[in-house]
Amino acid sequence: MASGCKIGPSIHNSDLASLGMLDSEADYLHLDVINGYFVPNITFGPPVAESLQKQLGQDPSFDVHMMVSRPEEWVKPMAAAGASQHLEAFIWRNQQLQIDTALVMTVKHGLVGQKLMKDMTRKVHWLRTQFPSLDTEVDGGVGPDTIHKCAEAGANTIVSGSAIMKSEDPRSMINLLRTVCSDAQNKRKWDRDQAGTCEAIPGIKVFQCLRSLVCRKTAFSLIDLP
Ligand SMILES: O=C(CO)[C@H](O)[C@H](O)COP(=O)(O)O
Repeated sequence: MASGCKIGPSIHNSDLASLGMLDSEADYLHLDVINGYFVPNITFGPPVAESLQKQLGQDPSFDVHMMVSRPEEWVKPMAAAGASQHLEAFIWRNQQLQIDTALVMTVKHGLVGQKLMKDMTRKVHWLRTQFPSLDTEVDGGVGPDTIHKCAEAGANTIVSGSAIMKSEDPRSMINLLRTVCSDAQNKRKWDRDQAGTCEAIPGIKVFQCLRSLVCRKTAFSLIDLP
């Protein structure tokens, strides 16, 4: 199971002239690197990442979302600038690559402040079911009103732009998002444990299992009771 919930403010949404506010409770910073290739926008590149790292140090780490042409050419410059990588188009073209985080875009690429596309949470759920250990990240339209949908589906790595950057208290917002995400993660674990118990000891743990809506053997287990 992917461990812990991580919250990463998207600096795409921040006031780039006063990045000091990013020295907050963030687990990582999400940098949208866009050069107009497959989204109609231009943001920033290695020099900005380098300046950010000089100002902020190693913690939080940088998650670089490269929505660029020829992303493979930018791996080394970005790594040298201090970024951990996230190469959307590169992974797309190289299906064989091992990955440790899957990103599900929950808005259309490129612009901030869009509405979460709820359908995308089905992808998150599929990923969580198929790859329980994989960090699954959502990006776009995630804030206090929508994070539960993503977290309940299984997302444990959360990019949030407008909700954090426009908040009067970004630190508290990050903590709130982390708490909602962790609660959903704990509930999934509890449900899974209960389902496992039902399978292993039918009848004996049935009353516990009844409380878990994921247990599909309850009826049979009840019949099995002495
Ligand atoms: O990837 C992005 C756009 O391509 C941004 O990271 C994303 O839009 C976050 O902003 P918000 O939370 O306001 O939707």
